[in-house]
Amino acid sequence: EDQSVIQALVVFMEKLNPGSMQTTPNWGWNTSSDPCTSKWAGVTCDKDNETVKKIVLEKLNLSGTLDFESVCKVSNLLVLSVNFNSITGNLQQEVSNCKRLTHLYLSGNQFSGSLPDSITGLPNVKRIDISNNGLTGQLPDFSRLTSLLSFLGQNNQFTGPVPRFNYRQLDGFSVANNDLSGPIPDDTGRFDANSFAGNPKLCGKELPVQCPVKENKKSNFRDVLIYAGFAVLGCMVLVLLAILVFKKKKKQNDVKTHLSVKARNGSDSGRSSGSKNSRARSEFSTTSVESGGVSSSMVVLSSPVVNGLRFEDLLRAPAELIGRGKHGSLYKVKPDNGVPLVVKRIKDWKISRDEFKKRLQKIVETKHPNVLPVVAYYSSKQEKLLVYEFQQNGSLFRLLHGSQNGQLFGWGSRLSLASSIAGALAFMHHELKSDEIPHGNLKSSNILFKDDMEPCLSEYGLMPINPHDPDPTNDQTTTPFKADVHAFGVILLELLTGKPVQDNGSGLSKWVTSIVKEEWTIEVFDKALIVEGASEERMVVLLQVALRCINSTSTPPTIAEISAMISSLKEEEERSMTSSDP
Ligand SMILES: Nc1ncnc2c1ncn2[C@@H]1O[C@H](COP(=O)(O)OP(=O)(O)OP(=O)(O)O)[C@@H](O)[C@H]1O
Repeated sequence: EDQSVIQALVVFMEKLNPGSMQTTPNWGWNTSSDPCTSKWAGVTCDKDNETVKKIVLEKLNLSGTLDFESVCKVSNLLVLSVNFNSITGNLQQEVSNCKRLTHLYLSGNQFSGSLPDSITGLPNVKRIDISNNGLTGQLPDFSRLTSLLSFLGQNNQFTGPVPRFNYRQLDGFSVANNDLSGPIPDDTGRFDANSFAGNPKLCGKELPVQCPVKENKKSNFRDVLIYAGFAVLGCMVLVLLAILVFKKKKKQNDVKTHLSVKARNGSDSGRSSGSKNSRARSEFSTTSVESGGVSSSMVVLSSPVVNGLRFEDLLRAPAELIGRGKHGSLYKVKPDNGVPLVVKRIKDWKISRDEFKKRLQKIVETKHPNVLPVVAYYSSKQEKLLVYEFQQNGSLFRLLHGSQNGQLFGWGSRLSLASSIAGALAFMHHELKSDEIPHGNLKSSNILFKDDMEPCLSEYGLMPINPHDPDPTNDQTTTPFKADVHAFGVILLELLTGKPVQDNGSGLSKWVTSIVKEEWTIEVFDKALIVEGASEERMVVLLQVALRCINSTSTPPTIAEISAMISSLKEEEERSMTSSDP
C-alpha cells in the first residue's frame, strides 16, 4: 500500500483505542510495516498483496471513535466490519468517501447521533448493518441504493417514518425496536411484523396497531367534478381495452376455426357444458384436433398410467392451461377415470414427423428413475403433443421460491437433489450422446417432485434446437450438451443462493462470481442454509462446482465429471452426519 494510506490506517486505528491489542504478536498497524505483506491483524488484501480490500475488526474491545475520513483513504476498501466493540461517537458523513464499499458492519457498538445522509451515496453497498447501537434521528431515503440487499437497523432509537428502500430486492430487513412512526410502506412485501416490531407508533395490517382509515366526507363540488372527470376517462380507457381484447380474441378465434376445419368431431369447440373449464377446454381441443384420423397418429405408450387412453379421451377431458413458455403451452388434463396428466403442446418445431418419432422413441427407451417418462405423444405438421403424468408436488422452482421460500428445504436435501439430478443427466447424456439429444431446456421449473418427493427431470429433449438462438451459451464452441452443463450450474447456484434465476442465469452467476472474487463468499449462500448451520466448507465446494459448470469457456467438465464430484461431496456430508454424534 501507499505510504500515505498506511499512515491514514495507523491514524484510524489509534482513534479506535486498541490499547493492549497493540502488544499482541503480528498486530501490525504501524508505519514501519505494510498491511498486506506484513499481514496486519484484521486486514485482507487482494491476490497480488497490493491493496487492502477488507478490514474486519470484530469483538476486539475497541472503544474509541470510527474515523471514516482516514479509513476511506483505502480506495479499494470493499468490506469494513467493526461489529461487537464499544465504539462511540457519531458516524461521520465521510463514510461516503468509501466509494467502493460493499459491506458495512457496525453492529453492537455505542454509536450515537443520526445516520449521515451521505450513506445513501455509496453506490455499491450491498449490506448495511448498524443494528444494536444508540443511533437517533430520522433515517434517510435509501431508494437510491440499487445494489442494497440488506439493511439491519434494529435496536436503535430512530424516529420518523420508515424510509423508502427497494424492498423487493432486499433479502434482509429490520427496523425493529426503534421509535419510528406512521404507516409501514406498502411495498415491504415479504418482511413480516418481526421486521417492524417494537415501534409502538408504527401502524399497518400486520402490526398490532391498524392505520386509521382516511375519511373524506367533505367532498365538495370541485372534488365531485374531478372524480367525474376521472370516471369518464376510466370508462374511455375501459372501452378502448375492450375493443382491443375483442379484436385479439377475434383474431385468435379465426385461427382456431381455421385449425379446426379438419376436426372430425366438429362439436368439440362448441361443447361448453357450462363447467368452469369449458373455455380452456375448447382452446386445447380445437387447436389440437386439427388433423383428421388423429387416433392413429397418437402414440400411447404401454404405461399403466394411461392404460387404454385414446386421443379422443384426451380431447374430451377438461383441460386447464397451466403454463405458456417460450416454446409452447402446457395443459393439465384429467381424463375420465384416469390419473391427471399434463400435455405439452409445442408449436412450430421444424422437425419431420419421422425424425420426431425417432427422437421420441429414443427418449422413451432411455429410462431413468429420476427422469419423468413420456406416456404418450402425437405429432402433426403444426404441433407436437407430449403427455406426462401430472406431478402434484410441484417443481424445484416452486419449492425454492414459492411461499415457503425454501425454508424447509435443508442443505442435506439440496445436496442430494443436486446429486440425483446430476446422475440422471449424466445417464441421459451418455445414452443419448450419439443421437445428439440433450435436455435442452434445463431449469428449476423442469425439475419436479414425484409422490415420494424424489426429484425428476421433466421435458427431456423436447426443445427445438435452434442454431440462431441468441443464447450466449449456444456459440459455435458450445455443443447442446455443454449448454445442459451450464444450465445445471445455474440450478446449483439457485440451490445455494436461494435466489431465482432470470436472463439465463447470467445475472445470478455474475453476482456470485463478483462476491467470490471479493472473498466474502458466505454472503452468497441462502440465509436458510446459514441459519441451519450447513457446512460452509461443503457449500463452498458445491459453489466451486457450479462456477466450473458456468465459467469454463473452452473445456467445461462433462456432466459425468460433475456428477462424480457431487456424489463424493454427498458421501462426505453423510459421513460427517454419522460421525459428528457425540
Ligand atoms: N408433469 C407436471 N406436473 C406438474 N406440474 C408440471 C408438470 N410439468 C410442468 N409443470 C409445471 O407447470 C408449469 C408450466 O410449465 P411449462 O413447461 O409450460 O413452463 P416452463 O417450464 O416455465 O416453460 P418452457 O418449458 O416452455 O420453457 C411449471 O411451473 C412447471 O413446473
